Amino acid sequence: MDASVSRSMILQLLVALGESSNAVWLRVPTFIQMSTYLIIACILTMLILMTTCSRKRVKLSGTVHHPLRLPPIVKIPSSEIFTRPQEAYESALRDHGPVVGAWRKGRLEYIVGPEFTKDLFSNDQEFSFEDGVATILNLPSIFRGSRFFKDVHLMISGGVIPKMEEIVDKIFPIFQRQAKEFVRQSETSGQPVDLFEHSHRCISEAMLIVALGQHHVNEQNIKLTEEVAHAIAIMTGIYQNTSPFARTFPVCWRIITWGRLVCEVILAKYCRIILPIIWKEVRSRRYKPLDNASPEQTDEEDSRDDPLLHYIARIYADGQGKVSFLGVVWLSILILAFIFASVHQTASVVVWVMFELSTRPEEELSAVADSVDNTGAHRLSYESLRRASTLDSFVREVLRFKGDTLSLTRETTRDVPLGEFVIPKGHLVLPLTTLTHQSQSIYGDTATTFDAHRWTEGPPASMVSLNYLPFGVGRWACPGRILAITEIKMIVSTLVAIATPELEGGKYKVVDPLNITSVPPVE
Ligand code: HEM
Repeated sequence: MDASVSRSMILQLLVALGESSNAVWLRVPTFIQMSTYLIIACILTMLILMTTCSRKRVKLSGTVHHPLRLPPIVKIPSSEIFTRPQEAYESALRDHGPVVGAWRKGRLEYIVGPEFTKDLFSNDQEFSFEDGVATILNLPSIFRGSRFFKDVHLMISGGVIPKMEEIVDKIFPIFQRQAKEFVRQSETSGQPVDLFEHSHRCISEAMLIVALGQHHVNEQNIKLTEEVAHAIAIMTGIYQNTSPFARTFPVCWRIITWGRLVCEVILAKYCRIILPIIWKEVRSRRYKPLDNASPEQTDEEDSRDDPLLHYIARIYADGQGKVSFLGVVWLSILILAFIFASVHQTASVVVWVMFELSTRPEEELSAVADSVDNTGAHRLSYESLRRASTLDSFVREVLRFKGDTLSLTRETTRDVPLGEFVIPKGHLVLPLTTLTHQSQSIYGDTATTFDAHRWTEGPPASMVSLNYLPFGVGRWACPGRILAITEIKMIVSTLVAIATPELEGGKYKVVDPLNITSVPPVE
């Protein structure tokens, strides 16, 4: 390890442990400080050993007997993976076949070409979504094999999507008000404004209404929602690639980050402020239990106006219509997951769409701006947003074109044959998405060109297929995609209706080419 790298990593570790970097290096070390350094050094050494020891030889578990062989393991330098992943992985697949193993952040992963997309996303028994996501998002192992992912899916597909019309009516005024404030701020300060901050804030407020109801919306709760979404984004490793320390010592980074944010944000803020709200709301009601087998069906008139919390509480209500103490704790975890899933990624994609729009000619911008008005609706509704085909096509093309590489993952539950290879049990398998999204055999000669009108005749931006993977495909395709696209359209249309977006210097910079969707570009 080179000396400057190790110094900066120790610095980062100390900062992460709560020390100010200046204070650490300027003070003369006393005996106590030196022994602190010694303890930190020991912890670091142990964690480094744990990280490196995990690079064990790959063995088959012996659950499948076949003549197939392990895929080749290709050595791709970290510098290549983190700075030009598309080229690095594409060339590995080109040179070594349709399935290759490659180490990244102390883990052996298998990267596959588009010919295996169907196998990967249609065989949930052997390529597990739940295990893959738990691994890639650094989730504790209690999430594996629990009801967590199924319940989150159920909550969104049953409690949010069927109510899109009511939701748009409730949240559109937020986007409108915030857009005016955002543009006013930019005009009065004369300085560039932060679009990610704007969309993160709008969506946090909107999702608070969806989750807990309008009467819990206040400055403190909005800020907390933003903070929680941001903290979980950090914990799940969304910014991990941009830190040399986190990339090199993933285990160590995970322990420090989770320890700090669980204490500082989840326990000290979410559990102190939101948990009591959930407790009071849920315990003061008697629910008509929802049929677990078909939760989408609801016969209660007034339930359409209920926030998500009450929808999901009905699933957990006992025969007397009450939710137990543990039930309330579980609901709080599900609401936490909803906040994270619904805020961060959508806010980031808004930035992609607005930045792309800002680089387009004036007429394209006007066409997008007119798109919502031209639907013939008297007021903005879910239906008019849905029918805004120019805007919809633009969003879909941004999602296809922005350059996702390893954005989807599955984990093998046993040794699984794939083509002429076998992928050993317990490994991540990731399709190289760019090979699908920029494939000439799918998109023709213009595959690598941005064409804003490519989708004006459909399909809509939220429709998934094996050729269009921004939201995944198959059983676990993103259940919130309709909400996401609707929110993106609301933010874009409210902004372009009152201002012309411009990029400082006329172009933007990709911050993390390995995590395009979740880390927004910057000017
Ligand atoms: C533009 C914004 C969004 C993008 C690009 C996106 C993308 C994705 C992707 C790629 C997956 C994994 C699919 C797979 O592996 O097959 C996923 C899963 C998921 N997404 Fe989204 N998503 C977005 C917004 C949302 C929103 C707004 C919500 C919530 C309302 C949401 C909730 C979820 C959940 C709960 C899952 C886990 C899978 C499941 O439960 O079925 N997402 N999303």
